[in-house]
Amino acid sequence: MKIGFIGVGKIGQAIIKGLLSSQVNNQDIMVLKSQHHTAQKVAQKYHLFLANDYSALNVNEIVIVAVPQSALKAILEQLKAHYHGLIVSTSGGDLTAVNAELPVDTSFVKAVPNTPVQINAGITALSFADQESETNRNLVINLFQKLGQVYVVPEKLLGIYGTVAGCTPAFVDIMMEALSDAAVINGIPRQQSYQIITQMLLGTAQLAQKTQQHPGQLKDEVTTPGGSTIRGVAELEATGFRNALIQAVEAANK
Ligand SMILES: NC(=O)C1=CN([C@@H]2O[C@H](COP(=O)(O)OP(=O)(O)OC[C@H]3O[C@@H](n4cnc5c(N)ncnc54)[C@H](O)[C@@H]3O)[C@@H](O)[C@H]2O)C=CC1
Ligand SMILES: O=C(O)[C@@H]1CCC=N1
Repeated sequence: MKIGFIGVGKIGQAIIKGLLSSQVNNQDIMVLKSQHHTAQKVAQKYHLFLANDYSALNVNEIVIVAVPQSALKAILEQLKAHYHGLIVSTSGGDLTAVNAELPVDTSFVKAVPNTPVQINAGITALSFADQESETNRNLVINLFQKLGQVYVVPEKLLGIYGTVAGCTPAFVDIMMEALSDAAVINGIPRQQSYQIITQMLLGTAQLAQKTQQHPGQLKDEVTTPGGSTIRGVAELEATGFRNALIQAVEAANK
């Protein structure tokens, strides 16, 4: 399968890295030249084809558009004139409106991947137009499954799925930084604190995934009566940790 990219910033490159480490051949990935020279650098770095213009993209079965939302409209105009195939946008767009304007042999699909796709441990939420063919659905699902888990969701829920899977890595990264600061205050070297914290997160997530136990139950197993953990838990409740997370998701989902 040949895959083209328009926009190879953070998420575009994360997808490319994930594809390359899942045995997709670098010769099957093409990036469209951009005025910011990012595409040229990325093509060089990963030994990908560099497309000089939109018509060169037509050899691809899928074109992934990963640009700022403000750039999407103009790109879709160009694709409409020069490309026939599947367009997957990580940059928003309206499924019904965009599909209505595209030629019959061209389809518009929406995707919200998260940054762990670069190590094939990602989550991608996908939305298809009602009339999307089974063949196209499977092509896109199979592509993103190379990068981790895939959830096909109605368009009206794509935002919240994208927020819960795609924005929250940043929230967790902040939590890791804060935990590390606390460790450093108490004398643990910075690098070692990150090793401990990342392993703690991995282990905690794997335990929850493996046992399917309720998070509250897992928390109860850590909180020894009269012990240290419950004092920390009470402080988290007093400072509104749960509500901070709920409000952060609400704000991101607006
Ligand atoms: N970073 C993330 O974790 C995720 C981002 N997204 C969405 O994906 C889109 C891209 O996000 P990022 O990669 O983070 O942004 P970014 O700013 O890192 O990358 C955007 C890239 O698009 C290029 N670009 C801009 N206009 C262009 C044009 N007309 N033609 C070709 N290339 C053009 C820029 O040079 C830049 O390299 C955004 O709409 C974002 O909301 C979606 C899911 C996750
Ligand atoms: O911050 C953003 O807008 C994008 C969407 C999901 C992750 N990053």
